[in-house]
Amino acid sequence: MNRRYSERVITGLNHLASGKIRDLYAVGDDLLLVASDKISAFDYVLESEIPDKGRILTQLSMWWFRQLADLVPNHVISADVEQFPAELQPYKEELRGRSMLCRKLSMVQVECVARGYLTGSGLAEYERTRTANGVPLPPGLVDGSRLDRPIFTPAMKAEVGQHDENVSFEDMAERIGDPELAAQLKDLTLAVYSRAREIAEERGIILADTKFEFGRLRGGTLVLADEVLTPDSSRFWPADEWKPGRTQSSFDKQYVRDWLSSPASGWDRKSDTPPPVLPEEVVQATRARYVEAYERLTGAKFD
Ligand SMILES: N#Cc1c(N)ncnc1-c1cnn(CCN2CCOCC2)c1
Repeated sequence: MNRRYSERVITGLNHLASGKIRDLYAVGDDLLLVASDKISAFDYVLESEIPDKGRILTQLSMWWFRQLADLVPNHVISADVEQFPAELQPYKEELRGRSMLCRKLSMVQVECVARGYLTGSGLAEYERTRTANGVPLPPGLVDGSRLDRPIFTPAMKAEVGQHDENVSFEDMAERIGDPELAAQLKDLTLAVYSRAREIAEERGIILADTKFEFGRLRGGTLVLADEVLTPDSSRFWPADEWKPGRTQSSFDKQYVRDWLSSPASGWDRKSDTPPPVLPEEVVQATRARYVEAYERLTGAKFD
């Protein structure tokens, strides 16, 4: 296991894997997804934690799963620790609000990305080739341009810490060896993104792009997995600050990015050194942004 995350792992549980922010455990025939309070910026996982980030993003995921249940089934059994199996009860206070008990799936090894706006790796390819994952796009697009219609830009999963490999739809279909599944992944990804984008825009938040993971139940049913539509799996922009042609303001990470990019941090992003610890005011302002995103999207108070 990656030693960087070993201090986070709950000893006594059957740890399977860790991502930058979350950890996966086996619980009988099921799985437990646990979200930490860690935050990443500029491709680093920061030393500083954002209090309640794991709880906020887990509860946001659960809200989205409920909003989307008529469109697509999902892998969640429960996010209520009181309903968790007996073996988890000794850990329930540590797990409360930040964990999801999920069905074990046969995962599709594709990052299913939908883009409604052009930025990041999609923009980089466009600037070279006027395409995104091989899909021709109109001329004249800039950073943050809204696309006429959302596009499906799949990526093949990379090892932890590496960037995923953007591939064309045709290449993805060939590499998973199932054109019918490839078409299903594309249709579902775009339908779910479109629904979510509408919901977010009604609440003043631009869902610029997002990454879904899918898996199959034993009977073959394709279901939505992992976390969904959080600021960790998506780009959230405040709609009232959207201005194509420049780097957009991140709804949740802008305070962190601005401070790390400022002389106050003493950090050189081009150096090979990890970012410094964040000042408490940046931590608290960032926490407030996660709470604000949750409350604006769900209409509920975070407690
Ligand atoms: N979700 C889910 C899921 C599921 N329901 N069934 C089987 N496997 C997975 C699963 C395996 N790896 N991931 C990627 C996401 N992470 C990796 C490491 O740490 C945390 C998250 C997903």
